[in-house]
Amino acid sequence: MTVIQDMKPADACGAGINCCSSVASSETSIDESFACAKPSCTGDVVCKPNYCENWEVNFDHCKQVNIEFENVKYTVRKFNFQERKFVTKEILHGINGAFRAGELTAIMGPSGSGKSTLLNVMTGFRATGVTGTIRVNGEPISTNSPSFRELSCYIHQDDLLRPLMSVGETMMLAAHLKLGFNTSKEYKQNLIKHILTLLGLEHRYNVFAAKLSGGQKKRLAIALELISNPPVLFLDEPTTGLDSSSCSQCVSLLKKLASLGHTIVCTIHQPSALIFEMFDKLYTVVDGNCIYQGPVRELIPFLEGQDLVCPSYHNPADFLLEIAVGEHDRDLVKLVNAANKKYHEDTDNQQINVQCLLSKIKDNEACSKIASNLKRFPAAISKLTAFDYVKPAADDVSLEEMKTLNARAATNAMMDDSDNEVGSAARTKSNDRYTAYKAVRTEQASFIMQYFLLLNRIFICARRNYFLLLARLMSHIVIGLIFGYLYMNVGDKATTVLGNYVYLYGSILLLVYTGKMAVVLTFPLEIGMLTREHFNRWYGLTPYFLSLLSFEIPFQSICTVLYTVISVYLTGNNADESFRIYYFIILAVLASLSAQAWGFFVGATLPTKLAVFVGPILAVLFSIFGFCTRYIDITPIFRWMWHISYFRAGFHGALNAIYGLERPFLSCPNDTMYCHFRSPKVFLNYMMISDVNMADCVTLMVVVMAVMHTLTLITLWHKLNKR
Ligand SMILES: Nc1ncnc2c1ncn2[C@@H]1O[C@H](COP(=O)(O)OP(=O)(O)OP(=O)(O)O)[C@@H](O)[C@H]1O
Repeated sequence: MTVIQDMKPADACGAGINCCSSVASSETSIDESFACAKPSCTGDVVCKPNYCENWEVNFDHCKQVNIEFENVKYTVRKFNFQERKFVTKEILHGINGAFRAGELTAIMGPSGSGKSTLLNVMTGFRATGVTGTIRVNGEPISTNSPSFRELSCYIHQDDLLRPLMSVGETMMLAAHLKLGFNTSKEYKQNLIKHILTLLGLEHRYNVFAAKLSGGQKKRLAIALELISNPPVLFLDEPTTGLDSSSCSQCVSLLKKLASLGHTIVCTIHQPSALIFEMFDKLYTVVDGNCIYQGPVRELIPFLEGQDLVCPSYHNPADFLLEIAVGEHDRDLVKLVNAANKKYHEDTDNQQINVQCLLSKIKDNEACSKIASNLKRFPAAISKLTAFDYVKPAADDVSLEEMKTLNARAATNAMMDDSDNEVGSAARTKSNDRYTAYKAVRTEQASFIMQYFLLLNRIFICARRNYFLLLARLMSHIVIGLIFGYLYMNVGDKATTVLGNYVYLYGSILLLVYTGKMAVVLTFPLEIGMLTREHFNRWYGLTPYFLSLLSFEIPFQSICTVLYTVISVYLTGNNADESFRIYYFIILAVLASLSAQAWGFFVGATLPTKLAVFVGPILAVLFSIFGFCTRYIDITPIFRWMWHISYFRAGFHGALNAIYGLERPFLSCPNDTMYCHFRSPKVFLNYMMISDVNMADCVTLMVVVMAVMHTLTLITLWHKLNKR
C-alpha cells in the first residue's frame, strides 16, 4: 500500500499532504511514475531538459489550491455628470464563499448581477475598491500579489489570439516564454502535444488561429495557459458563442482539468440541464449577493427548503435564473441569508473534520462517530475513513497542511497499495521529480529571450500579413514619385526656391503623418492582447515594448528613406553636394520617428476612436510652427510650442541642410535681370531661419523620441497595473 509518504510529494505540490492525481494518478501506475525519476537526476538545472521521459506525470502535478473569501465587497467610484460629484456604487455586497481544488465551479446569475465583477475581483484583475478577506489554503492573501498571480490564470471571454500564427507556433512561443530556455525543446514539444491532446486540438497543430472554430479558439486559449500548469483557472464565459456540442466539449474539458486537481471557476449563462449537471459546484450571484453556493446536486433540496419547488422536467439552471430575476415571488434577503447559513454549516463541518484529524486520535472509531453525524457530507466521511493512511506521516504534517486535506487526496491515498518502506522511497524519488518539475515550470524566459521571442512573433506575423507592410512601403514610393514629378527639378534653381520650400514642407508633413498614423491606429488593437498576456505573466512590459520598437523604428526608417531618395532625385536636390542629401534623409527619418513616438503615446493613452482624430490634430498643430511663420510673429504665449515642435526642428533642419551650410550660389536663367534668391543665404534670411543649428534640431527630435517612448511605457505600465 502506498501510504501517506507517497502523498507527501504533494507538499512539494505546496499544500501539504494534498496532492493532485500526481503520484497515485489513476492513469499511471506508481512504477510508471517513478520510472521517470532517473538516478542521474537530482532536480538541478542541468538535468531539467531531458529530465523525464514520462513527463505527463509531471504535468499532472499541480499545487492544490483552495480559495476562500469572506465579506468581499467591491465598490466603484465614478464622477456623475448629472449630480456633478463623485458617487460610489457597491457592486458586490459582502459575499462569502469558497472555490476548492479538484472542483469545477460555475458562477451563475442574471445579466448585470455581478458575475464578471466577482471573477475580476477573485483573479486580482480588479483590486482597487475591493475589501474583505481572501484566503488561499488558509492564508490571507492579496489577489494582486505576485504569489497569487503565480497560482492562477485568467482566461477572458474574448480569446485574443494572433490570427496568423498556427496553433503549434502559438503554443511553442508560450512554452518558450513560460518555461524559459533551460527546458529542452523536446520537453516542450512533448508537453504541447500532451496538452493539445488533452484539449482535443492535436489535429489542429498546423492550423492558423484565424481558421479555428469558436470552440477551438477557446480551447487554445486554455491550452496556452496550461503550459505553466497553473493550479487555479478562472474563465469568463468560456461557453458563450458556442453551439451545444462545443459547449459540452468545453465544459467536459474543464471537468477533466478539475479532475487533475485544478481549481476551476467560470462564469456561465443559462446552461442546458446536461451541462449544468457537469459542474461540481455552483455559485449564484444576484444583485451582488450570493443566493446559493454549494454542490449542484444540493440545489434543488436547498430551494425546496425555501419553498421554491422546481417543476418536474424543468431545467434547474433555468429555474434558478427565474428565481434570480424574481419570477417566482422570491424573497431575496431570505435566500441570501439561507445561502449564508448553508455556507457556514458546510464550513463548520469541514472544521470538525480537520479538528478530528489534528487530534491524531489513535482510535479511529472516535472519528467515525463524528463522521456518522455528518450524514449530509459524504465527502467529509471519506476524509475520515482515510484517516488511517494519514496517521503514519502525521508528525510531518503541519496544521496548515492538515487543514487543506481534502477528500480527493485522501481517497487517492487509500487507492495505493504499498508498505511504508516503499512509500518512503517513493516519496524521496517523487520529491526529486517534483522539485525538478517545479523548477522547470516556474522558470520564465529571461528578459533578453522574451525580447527576441516577441520580436520573432512580430516578424512571423508581419511576414504573413505582408499586405499591410507592402501598402506602407508602396505608398511612400508612389507619393515619392508623385511629389518628385510635381516639383521636378526645383532643387537647384534660384527661381524655384519657393517651390522647393513647399516640397520640403510637404515631405516632412507626409513623413510625420505616415509615421504617426501607422501606429496610432494599430497600437490600440495590441493593448487588449498585451493586457491578457501580461496579466497571465507571459512576459514583461519592457521586452514587449522594445520588441515592438525594434520592428517599427527600422521599418518606418526604410519607408522614409525610400520616399526621400526617390523624391530628392526627381526634384533635383541631389545636384550638388551629396552630404546635404544625407543630412536631409537623417532629419526626415528623425522627424518621422518623433511623430511615430507621439503616435505610440496617443495610441497607448486614448481609445482608438479618439486617437484617430487627436493624432492628426496634433500633427497639424505642430506642423504650422516654422512653416511661413517666423518666431517673432508667434503670439508669445504659444512660443513654447515653437521650441518643442519636432516638426519645426525637422523642417528647419531640412531647409538648412539644403540651403544652409555654405551652399554656393544657385543657378539663375541667363536672361533674368534680377535673381532674388541666387544666394541661398538670402532665402534663409528671408525666412528668418539663417541661424538654425543642426545639432539643436537633431537633439530636439531625439529628446522628443526618448521622452514620448518613456511616457508611452509609463502609460502602459499604469494601464497594466491599475486594477
Ligand atoms: N467599473 C464599473 N463602473 C460602474 N459600474 C460597474 C462597473 N463594473 C461593473 N459595473 C456594474 O456592476 C454590475 C455587474 O456587472 P457585471 O459585469 O459583473 O455583470 P455580469 O453579471 O457579469 O453581467 P453579464 O452577464 O451581462 O456579463 C452591472 O450593473 C454593471 O453595470
